[in-house]
Amino acid sequence: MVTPVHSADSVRHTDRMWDATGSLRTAIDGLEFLEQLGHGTLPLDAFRFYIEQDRLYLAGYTKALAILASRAPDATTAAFWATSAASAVDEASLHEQLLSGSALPPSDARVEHSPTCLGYTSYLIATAATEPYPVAAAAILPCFWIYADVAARLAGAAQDVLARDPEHPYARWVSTYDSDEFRDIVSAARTLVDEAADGATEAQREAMVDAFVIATRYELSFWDTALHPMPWSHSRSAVAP
Ligand SMILES: Cc1ncc(C[n+]2csc(CCO)c2C)c(N)n1
Repeated sequence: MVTPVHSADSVRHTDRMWDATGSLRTAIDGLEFLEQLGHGTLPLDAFRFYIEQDRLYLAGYTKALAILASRAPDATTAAFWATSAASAVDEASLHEQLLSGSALPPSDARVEHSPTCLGYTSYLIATAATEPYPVAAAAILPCFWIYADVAARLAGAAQDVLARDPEHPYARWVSTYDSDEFRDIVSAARTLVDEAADGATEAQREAMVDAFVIATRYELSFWDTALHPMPWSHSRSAVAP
């Protein structure tokens, strides 16, 4: 008979994962990018850069979710990840509209993945494809959870911006993620990751915490490098003309 290792354990494994990212989340809370996003003072070119990179990120994240769906333990779980993949495609088409509309400075430059964007998407796709399912699910989770957490914190400032300018692209970003609908989705994703942890080995549970921390590092870096770019060494944009 297989004895469940964690049956008497009342602490959710996702709480342990969350606690392991305390200092990273403090750093996220202090990011200039988010401060300025909430108050509507972020330079438009920094927001454009973020949205351009996020469009590339969403393409990679969609693939990671689709791979995760294919490895899920049951059809309901597979459908949740696959539906999230479809939502990421919807989000990318909103980005597309924003980039081709008049709200942001126009640009026809070819957009390459930043080191952070390529690192994050490559990590998620590789983890979804090659790690045990519980670890792959843990790596996917900060994308949901960190966004809900940040949006809840920025909501107050964003309301003032929205009251002044209901069409403001920054404030609309916050209201998308600070919604009951999105909170329900995050809660469902957390539950699936906790269920995966229940069936995982101790080594896999540790690897889940590591994966959650790595993905959270990338979330931090994604915003930070939108305002303070870290171009590729010897790239065209890094080399003075
Ligand atoms: C770097 C980065 N991280 C998280 C999100 C938010 N997000 C993207 S897809 C998805 C799940 C399905 O909607 C969520 C919550 C983002 N846009 N960009």
